Amino acid sequence: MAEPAADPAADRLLDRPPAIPPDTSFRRFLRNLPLPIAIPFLALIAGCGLSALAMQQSDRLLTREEEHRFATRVEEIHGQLTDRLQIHTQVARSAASLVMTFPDLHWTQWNRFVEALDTPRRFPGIISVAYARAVPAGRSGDLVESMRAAGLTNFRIWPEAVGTDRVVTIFAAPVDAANVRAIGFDMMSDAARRSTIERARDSGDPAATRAITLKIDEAAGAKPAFILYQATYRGDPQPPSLEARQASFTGVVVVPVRIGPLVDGLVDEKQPDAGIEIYDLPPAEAKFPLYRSPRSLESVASISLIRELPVGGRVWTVRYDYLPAGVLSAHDWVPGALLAGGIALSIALSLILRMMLATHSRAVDLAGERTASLRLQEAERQQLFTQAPLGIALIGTDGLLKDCNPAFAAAAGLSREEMPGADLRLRFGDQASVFALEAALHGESGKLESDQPLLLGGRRSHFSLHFQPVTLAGELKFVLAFAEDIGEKRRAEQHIQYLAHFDALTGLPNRVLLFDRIAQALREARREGSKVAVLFIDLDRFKVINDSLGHSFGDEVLRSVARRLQAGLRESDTVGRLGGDEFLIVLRRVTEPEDAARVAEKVVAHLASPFTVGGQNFVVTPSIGISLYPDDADDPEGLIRCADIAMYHAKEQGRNGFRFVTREMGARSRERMDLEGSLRKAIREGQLFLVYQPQVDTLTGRIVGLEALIRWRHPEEGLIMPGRFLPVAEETGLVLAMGDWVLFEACSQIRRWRSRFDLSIPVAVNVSGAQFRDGQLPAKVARALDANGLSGPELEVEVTESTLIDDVESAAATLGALKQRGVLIALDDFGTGYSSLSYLHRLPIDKLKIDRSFIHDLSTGASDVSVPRAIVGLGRSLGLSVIAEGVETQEQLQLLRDLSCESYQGFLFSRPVPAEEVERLLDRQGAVHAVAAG
Ligand SMILES: Nc1nc2c(ncn2[C@@H]2O[C@@H]3COP(=O)(O)O[C@H]4[C@@H](O)[C@H](n5cnc6c(=O)[nH]c(N)nc65)O[C@@H]4COP(=O)(O)O[C@H]3[C@H]2O)c(=O)[nH]1
Repeated sequence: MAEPAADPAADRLLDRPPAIPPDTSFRRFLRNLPLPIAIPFLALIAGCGLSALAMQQSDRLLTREEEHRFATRVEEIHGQLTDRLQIHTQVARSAASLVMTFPDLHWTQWNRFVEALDTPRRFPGIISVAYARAVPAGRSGDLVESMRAAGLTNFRIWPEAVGTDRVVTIFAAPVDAANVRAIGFDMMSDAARRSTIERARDSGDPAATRAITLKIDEAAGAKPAFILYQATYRGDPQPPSLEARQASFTGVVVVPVRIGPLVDGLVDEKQPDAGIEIYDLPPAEAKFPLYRSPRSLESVASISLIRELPVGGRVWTVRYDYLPAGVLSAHDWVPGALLAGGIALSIALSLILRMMLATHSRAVDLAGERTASLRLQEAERQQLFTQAPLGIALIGTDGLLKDCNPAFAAAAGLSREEMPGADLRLRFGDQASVFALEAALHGESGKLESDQPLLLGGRRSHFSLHFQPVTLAGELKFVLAFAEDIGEKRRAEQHIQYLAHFDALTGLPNRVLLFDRIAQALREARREGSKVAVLFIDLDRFKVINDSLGHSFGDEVLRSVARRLQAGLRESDTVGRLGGDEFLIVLRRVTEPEDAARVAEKVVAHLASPFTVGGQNFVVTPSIGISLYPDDADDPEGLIRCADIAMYHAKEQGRNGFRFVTREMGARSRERMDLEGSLRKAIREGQLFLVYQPQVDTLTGRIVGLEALIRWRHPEEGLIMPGRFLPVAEETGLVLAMGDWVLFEACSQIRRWRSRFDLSIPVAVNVSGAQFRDGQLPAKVARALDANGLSGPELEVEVTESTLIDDVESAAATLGALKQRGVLIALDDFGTGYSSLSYLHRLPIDKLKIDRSFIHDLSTGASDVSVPRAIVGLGRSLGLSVIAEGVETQEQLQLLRDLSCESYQGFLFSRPVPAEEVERLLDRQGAVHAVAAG
């Protein structure tokens, strides 16, 4: 079914929404086009339309102008043509006047008259000017006679006897063959001529024939021409009536005119701008024109104008055709150029528009992107401001707060809303902050960190404040205030400070602070001339408590001891813990040694009452060494060292007491310090060397091992034994470097021996407690072995029982690592320790060394054989070999044999000897077998 056509009026009547006009595809196309394309596209279409319009308009205007120009030109040509005909008519009239004035005119006069007209040049269309006389019927003979009499002897009328009234040509000039031939011709013999002559006779006006071919042209072919007749009359030159004209008619002037020459020259023949066609009849009726001007074949007339031309009583029609000149006229190119130019301009315009719109839309896009990015930046900046952990505030030039971030408000202890307009200067709790802000308001930046807690807003804490003036073109715009609550930091610093100076276990000043306090006391004493006493307190047998009852128990004991030591001391005195079970008391303003002795007694008394820890009661006794400034030393180190030595003496003298530093002790202390310097040098300069003591089988007397022992060849003091320098090395930590050297040297010696002979016995080296605790021992041993190409069992490591006892767990780990590398392990000085044998089975030990004190005691009878026997028994039960040290006599050896102790070491067999001597000893018992070649 066909849809009814949309009718908005009907829609209104039916109260329904007007139908939406159909959406043409072009509209849809346009609507879907993006604006930067649609606008240039429409501009292009509009531009092309306007260009077409302009072309049309210009074409019309140019056509009109052309028509006008052509009409003018036609008027000009037509006028000229009319003029020419007029002149021709005038020639006929003049000739007629001549004849009428001189009726007896002689043909020579006629000829002269015509020649005077110079027709060939001035009237090229006129072929001749002739005169034909009317001869009434029967008077032809007279004419012939008179003409012959006038000299034309051959004159005759032809054609003969055609009609009664004859009009015979008697003159024809200019004289030429054709004109001469026309003389005597009876015009009336030709019907066309006759009617025209009669018209000329009857009208008295010139009369023209229709287009004809002249007799003279008949042979040559059609050359359209006409003949103009002008009647002559007798008497009155223009008789008034027809009858009078017919009655007085004497003849006619005959002017044959060729139409071509008449028209020729009116237009340029080479470049004709107009075509001329002359018709005798209206052009529609005429078969062919009388005349057609020459024109090129391809020329097409765009405009044609018709004009009428009266010619001797007839009306010719002249058609003028507009022939555009060959050269381009404005009409040829202006409209086209306008169209082309318009289209080009439209394209250019639409392209420019496209570019502009594209640029614009790009600019809009860019602006959009930029705005979005600026918004993002702004949002990020805002986030930065609000989320910055640092407090930031903007303070105006009037000193009032403009804005601040939450961190600043939190630091100030106020809400962010309360902050704007606040004058921080009134809220700062200290003057320094106020001055710093004032300075910033005068353009000077400032930074301060409060040492004391200060108020910011309403909150008290340590703050770091930074005021930064912000200027623009040299003018202060605002001040940026940065606030950081460094309270936490300060507290952490203080805690670190505390940890650096106080002992974490007891809360007493540590070694560092103690040194500082002593130095402080010494400065005071120097100023005041007073004394300073340093009490070095070591708890007797504390290790036993620690090992047997556990570390936490030991810690609790140390804390209790610390409390008791503090009690009863003056405020100016200091109690501190050096480490382990060593405490120090620094007494200021001591006037005499007794003051220090009283304090020492007090300490002994305070510790004397039993401690109760974990439900157990026990007594801890101190050994105290006392040094005095300026008597014993004048610096903290010296005083502590002296007090330490005195403490050892106190221990030696039965513990639980105190000893002052004696003169001799002071000297020893100084000697130790000297020794330390010399030992450093000795290590550097290679003054140390190793000697080796053989270990021998008790039954066979064969050497079964060697122990490397260190010696120091002092350049001045000669040979120094380890007993003298080892304690100093241990105290100062030099023992580590020394131990490294020993390890490497012993391994190098083993390598040297093995390169010379087949050494199958192990070489033992002593390892000090510090080396053992260092944690690096297994790695160092492995490096020394690897560097010398040793597999492990060639080396034996000797550790003392007391070294292991400090921390059995880590000792087990260290020994395990050494064992893994294949090294043998011997327990030195066995039996002198804390008689705790429980650890033995947990440690990977190969050998027990019975301390030489037990062997020495054997021979002196001071002790029985029970300890060596027990040790040998223990070794056997644990699968360990046992060696006795310090065997000097045969008796001692015999006893060891009796106890089935496997081997021994002592002066009896050999003292420790240099490496070369070892080779001799080995050689002596045939133990040296040169390494077989290969
Ligand atoms: N009275 C007597 N003494 C005998 C007899 N046989 C050997 N001795 C001595 O006893 C000590 C045995 O070494 P030690 O118990 O490991 O005791 C060694 C050892 O603990 C330590 N020591 C020696 N060399 C080194 C070393 O290179 N490193 C470490 N850390 N300690 C070493 O120095 C201590 C003393 O070494 P030395 O003076 O060489 O003293 C050696 C040795 O000369 C004897 O029949 N009678």
